[in-house]
Amino acid sequence: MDNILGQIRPLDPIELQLLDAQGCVLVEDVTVPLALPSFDNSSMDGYAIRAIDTEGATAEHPAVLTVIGDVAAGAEELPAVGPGEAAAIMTGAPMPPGADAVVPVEWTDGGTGDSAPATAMTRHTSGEVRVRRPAEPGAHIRARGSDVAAGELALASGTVLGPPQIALLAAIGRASVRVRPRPRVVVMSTGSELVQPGEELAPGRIHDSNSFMLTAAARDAGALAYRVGAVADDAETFRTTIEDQLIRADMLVTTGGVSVGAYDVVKEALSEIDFRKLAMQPGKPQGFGFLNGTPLLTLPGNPVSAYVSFELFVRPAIRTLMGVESVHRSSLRAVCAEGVASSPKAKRQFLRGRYDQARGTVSPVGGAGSHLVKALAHANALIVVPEDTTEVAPGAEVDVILLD
Ligand SMILES: Nc1nc2c(c(=O)[nH]1)N[C@H]1C(S)=C(S)[C@@H](COP(=O)(O)OP(=O)(O)OC[C@H]3O[C@@H](n4cnc5c(N)ncnc54)[C@H](O)[C@@H]3O)O[C@H]1N2
Ligand code: MOO
Repeated sequence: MDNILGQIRPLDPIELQLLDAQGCVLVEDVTVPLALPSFDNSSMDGYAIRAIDTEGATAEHPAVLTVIGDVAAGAEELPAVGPGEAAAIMTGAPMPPGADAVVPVEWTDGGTGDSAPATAMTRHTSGEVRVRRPAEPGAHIRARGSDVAAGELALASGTVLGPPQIALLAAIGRASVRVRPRPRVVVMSTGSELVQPGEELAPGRIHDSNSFMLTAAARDAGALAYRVGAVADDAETFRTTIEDQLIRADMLVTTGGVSVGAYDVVKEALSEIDFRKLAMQPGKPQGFGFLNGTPLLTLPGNPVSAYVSFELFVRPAIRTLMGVESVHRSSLRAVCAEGVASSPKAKRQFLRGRYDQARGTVSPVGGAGSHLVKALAHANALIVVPEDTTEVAPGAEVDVILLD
């Protein structure tokens, strides 16, 4: 893994529109040009008043104020509120001069003269309003700069832009930001036995599930992923197809054709790739290298092998291209209540498991077979059985990699 990550550099930053930058890493310190909020405004629908005018107000002895106008959110012309006066005001509307507090409409009669508490629906914007509770100066006012002051750091370089960060950028008026782009990852499957989902299976054929799984996994990791349908077992066709994809790829991922079979075309077609057998199960045959400078990872064809390989090698590589700090999935220790009856000697095994957070336990799902797609679909974790361990006793602790 270190071997792969050591050779991959984060993509060069570009300026992207806010929504295109979602999930990307910021590569500039963003400062706030204008205080937020940029003006004192009301946090309630009600009346802007002078607090002193409501001193001692009760339901029996309300403060009676003259309504001199209405301030809506976005209002530019503001009425000045003098002694004994009130201006109807909406949430988010600027505080009119003279007023130093807001009484919510529920504290008033809304100008109706009724004894029942008013609602926004019955609120009047002229005449008189009865205020039945005193307000402190500053009540229900969101002060200018109370969120963030002008000149403060809004977001530091290195921040991953999720929805709240995008909200902040939009709030301070930024339409675009400098980020590392999402890597473009091209996924290709190989095998003349592969048929696309939706098409009928002839005898001996199987549906191409790997290219869908890996494209989805690449997207999940943060990439812009392109799925290329299955390429037949022909080295020349494979080579031409993959070279054609280079133009739109920051990384290439293939699946199948890397073991020792007669039709293992990936190995045959890519002399520049370093193919190895790793001491792990699943995921033994792997390849990594560069094609015209673009990183290429060749994963095995067995579906579970392809998925585990993606999690261990491709996902961290994608996240390295993105420039994020944490490239690895989180892992923890958990009690393996059922244990593992047998694990291959001198190989690190990655069993599919179901982790129960409340109990702190993990149970294997399905067996060790690399073709068990259904078990994979019901797993949320990988149980790691080290090289020197050939069985795990029931109740023993194991390392667990969380998949969600
Ligand atoms: N004699 C040996 N045979 C095998 C060895 C070995 O060391 N010696 N290694 C085994 C291991 S481990 C793995 S993993 C596989 C890797 O095989 P390939 O990468 O060459 O993949 P294929 O032979 O093309 O296919 C293997 C298997 O996976 C199915 N497959 C392939 N592509 C897809 C796809 N897109 N969607 C769904 N399923 C796919 C394919 O039909 C085969 O069943 O080699 C072992 N053999
Ligand atoms: O090691 Mo292969 O990668 O499972 O079945």
